Amino acid sequence: MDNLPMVEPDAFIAESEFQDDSHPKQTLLSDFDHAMMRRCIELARRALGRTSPNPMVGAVIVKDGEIIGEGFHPRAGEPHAEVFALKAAGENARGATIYVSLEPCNHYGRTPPCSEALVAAGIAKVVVGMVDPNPLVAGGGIARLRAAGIEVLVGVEEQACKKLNEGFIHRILHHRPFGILKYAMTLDGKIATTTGHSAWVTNKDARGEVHQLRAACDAVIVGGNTIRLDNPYLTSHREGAHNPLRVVMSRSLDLPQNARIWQTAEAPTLVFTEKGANPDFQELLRNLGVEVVELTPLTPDQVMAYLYKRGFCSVLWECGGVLAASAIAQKAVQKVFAFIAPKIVGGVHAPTPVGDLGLTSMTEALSLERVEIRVVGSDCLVEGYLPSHQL
Ligand SMILES: Nc1c(N[C@@H]2O[C@H](COP(=O)(O)O)[C@@H](O)[C@H]2O)[nH]c(=O)[nH]c1=O
Ligand SMILES: [Zn+2]
Repeated sequence: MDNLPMVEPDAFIAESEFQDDSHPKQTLLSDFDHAMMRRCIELARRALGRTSPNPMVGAVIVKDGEIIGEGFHPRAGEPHAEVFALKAAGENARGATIYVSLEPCNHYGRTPPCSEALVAAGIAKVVVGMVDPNPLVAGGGIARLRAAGIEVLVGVEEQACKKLNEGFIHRILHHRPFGILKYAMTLDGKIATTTGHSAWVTNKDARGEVHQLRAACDAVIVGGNTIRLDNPYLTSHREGAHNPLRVVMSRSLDLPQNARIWQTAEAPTLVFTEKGANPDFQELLRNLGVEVVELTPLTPDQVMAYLYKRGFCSVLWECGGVLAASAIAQKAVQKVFAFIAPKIVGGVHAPTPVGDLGLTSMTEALSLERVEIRVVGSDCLVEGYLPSHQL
């Protein structure tokens, strides 16, 4: 994300590195411009969890202070946000301004270039949330629009636009899905009792947040232990919400036949194991409609590489501490969501959210960046990014 061209966060003034001498370097932005870009983000989010490997994008066309067309990108292979907005505006688009949360594309992919569609429709001004990091676009869309004499402003609500698509951006820049580690722990830092019981650490509101998080991700990953001990469904539980692919990593494949995850069909399930592990159980899973993939050695990075090839942008790690530590060590985690419940469970050997990272001094601790702390019902949610040198 840091490799992207930046403008000041929440800048009152939009400024673009693509400006040339024929265009003013800086332009004052109004509250209306910000409101329209926020509307783009709201529209884009209607396709939450459904656009990978593409980004979520929203577009609004405005003429004489009125919205005359809106659109969002519903899924990869379907038209881009701008095309839907142009269709809604019709002939009225001539001379209008379009707000779009991502730079219009300038390439022939699964769909033709939006830059050409905007030029052909006679759009007079384009306000862009963020530059597209995709090397096929990367400023080319903006350059094409300017070459056609269209006024282009870049970097409105840029931080919010980047956050909306942090998965897509990470995927494009690092050739891996964006990894989010989520865990729920007690105030004394335990994710389960000494006996392994881990259900109901947090309250109902926190569980709602987790379901929302799942709806935004392409996959949710757990290890075999979570299946054995927690027996989770791993679905987003919301009417109409996207369900991520449920992924289990298990070397031994020594898993219960009647686990809920393979007995429920609302979301697809993929089990990664190592070559030759428990062939009878592999067969049983396949008969239950579960996909089984052998990856040897079975590591978080191998899994992320596989999910990248499958077109995924973001993956939620909902695993125990041992797998979480290994995912962090292999740079498969970029962001952490930690729910902290005001409860004390005690126990010297009760499991904690992150296993051994091999650190010996507190100065080596991974200090999260861009930390946000929220109260969710009676729990606390700490959200932050692993240090950027990690990424
Ligand atoms: N979805 C989207 C954009 N997506 C851009 O286009 C690429 C995908 O192209 P394609 O295969 O043709 O769908 C994607 O990687 C991203 O760079 N661009 C936009 O102007 N508006 C949109 O709504
Ligand atoms: Zn496009």
